[in-house]
Amino acid sequence: MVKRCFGYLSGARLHVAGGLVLLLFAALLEIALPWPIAYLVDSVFGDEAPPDWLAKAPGFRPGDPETQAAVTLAVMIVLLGVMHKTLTMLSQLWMIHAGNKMVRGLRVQALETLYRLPLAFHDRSKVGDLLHRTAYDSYALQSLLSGVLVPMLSGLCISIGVFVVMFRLDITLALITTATAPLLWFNIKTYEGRIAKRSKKFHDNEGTLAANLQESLSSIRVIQAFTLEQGNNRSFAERADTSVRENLRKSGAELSFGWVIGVIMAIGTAAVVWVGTLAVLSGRLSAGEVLVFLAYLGTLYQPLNAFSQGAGVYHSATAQLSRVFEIIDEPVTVDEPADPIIPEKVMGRLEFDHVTFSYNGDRPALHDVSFDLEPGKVLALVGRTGSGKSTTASLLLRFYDPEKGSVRLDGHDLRSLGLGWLRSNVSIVFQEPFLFSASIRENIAMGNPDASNEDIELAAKRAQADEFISQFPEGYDTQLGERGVNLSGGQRQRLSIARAFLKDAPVIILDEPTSALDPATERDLLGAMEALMKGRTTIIIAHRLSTIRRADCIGVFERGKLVEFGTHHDLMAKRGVFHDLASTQDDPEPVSV
Ligand SMILES: Nc1ncnc2c1ncn2[C@@H]1O[C@H](COP(=O)(O)OP(=O)(O)OP(=O)(O)O)[C@@H](O)[C@H]1O
Repeated sequence: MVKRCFGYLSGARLHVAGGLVLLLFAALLEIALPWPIAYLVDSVFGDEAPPDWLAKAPGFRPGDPETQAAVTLAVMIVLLGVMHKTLTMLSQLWMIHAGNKMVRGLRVQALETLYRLPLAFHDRSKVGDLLHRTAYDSYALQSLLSGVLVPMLSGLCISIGVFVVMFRLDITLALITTATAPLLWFNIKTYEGRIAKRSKKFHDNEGTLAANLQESLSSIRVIQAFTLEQGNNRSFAERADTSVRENLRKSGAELSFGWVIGVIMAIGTAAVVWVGTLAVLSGRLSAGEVLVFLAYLGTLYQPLNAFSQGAGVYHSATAQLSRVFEIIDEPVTVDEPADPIIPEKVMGRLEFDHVTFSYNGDRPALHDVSFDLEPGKVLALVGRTGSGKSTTASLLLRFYDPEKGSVRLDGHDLRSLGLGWLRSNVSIVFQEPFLFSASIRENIAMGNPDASNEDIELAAKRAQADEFISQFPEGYDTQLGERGVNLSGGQRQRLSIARAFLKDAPVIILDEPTSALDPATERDLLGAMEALMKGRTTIIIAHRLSTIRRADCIGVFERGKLVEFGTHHDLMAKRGVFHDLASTQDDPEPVSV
């Protein structure tokens, strides 16, 4: 895990190296901090001779008044303090910057993976949880650097320096201090597994909480319409209670870990104070040296504390990072082939060759489906709900790959074609058009980000959307709310048809594009859809038979099987499933093929 995290350092090496150098200097200054006090006690209050370099300092010459010497030492204290704080601040700033760069790298990688992961993964994942992992858990990389690596390294430098000085001052006291280390280590080992487990549980629950919240907010209309507020609130409150409990368990483990550390430190300090006092009384050490020793005790416990606290942060951070790495390590089952075929031209011939597919490995959603569709022809897929029509469309875009058989475009198995290339040559208009919180112009341009304003407006005209867009005061620059809530269903669908016009792909899938609209709006849209289908191989999925009047052939699905395939005329004459469907439908417009 640590090695893997170091991999994200690549873009921030300079800042980390600079931060570490400053850290080293700051540690050296920390070791020097208590010495002015020692000189004050021994050479100003007492009668010991000051060291040579200090004796030569202005104001410290023999015969000078003692207050002048005190001023020199006071200036030293200020200078050491300012330099120490400045170096510490700069080193932390660089490290935080490096940490942020690492977090950025991890977040971008997680999002890139999420884009590449197959829909099967997204079907079984909760959006809120993925959001929590990508946006928040990734931040643990920063904690690992600033909360573990930096304090530990800084602690290590300070410990080494302090131990060297302490051993030179008094071996007995230094050994007593060192004796606390195994106790601290034992405590770390006792608590690390417990903290990691509780931390993972807490963050998993937080992810579920975020997922619930996201789901509730994105279905706010349904919640208000069906007065589900109370029920939803209750289940959210229950989740939040679990979160409180898990957080308490996690914090309890962390705090009792800290409590044991505090007790060990108090006992260690008491022992050092006792032995130090005896050393002064027996004349083995000067009062100034004991003061330095006592000051070092605080300094030394600080890095030891950083080591032990660092272990807690480390386990919490690695638990969070493992949640992000779970995304990154998820196998990309629908991926770009190793050597993709990129045909120069698309004719648009589609073939399903004995295709079988199931979502979860048990009952197939498609069973042995085979059909051919000539370039430029329109195929309408009809059938009862859940019979497999949308699944057929999903396979065409390689949202999923078939388990058996193959889907081919112009004779090439889709799995051998470049994935990006394939998706840029197949347009889809969904039943529920998704509009982003952006301007109308930007929403249409998603069909082709390089399109000029003229192209965008032309596409809107062809989709019969130009008229209503021009009526907005800001026209094409009108901002749409989240999911385009300020447009009617028909207007939203027109924008999504305009996107398809702009994308200008040779293959089009229309997945029940009008089934959510009233018959009058549907009639208005049919003209735009027919213009879109012209000259392109089209698969149109329809519940209302009025939308398939332009179809060259019709495929009828029943429980995942393609039970009938042919022209409208043939299927009606056959008096089979299609005939039954057509005759039970109260169709405002007769089907004419
Ligand atoms: N993401 C999914 N995960 C698991 N099962 C699914 C998923 N999507 C569809 N199914 C199942 O696959 C079968 C075919 O569904 P599909 O959406 O293709 O039907 P459909 O004919 O398009 O239905 P409708 O007309 O209602 O849209 C159904 O049994 C459905 O429950």
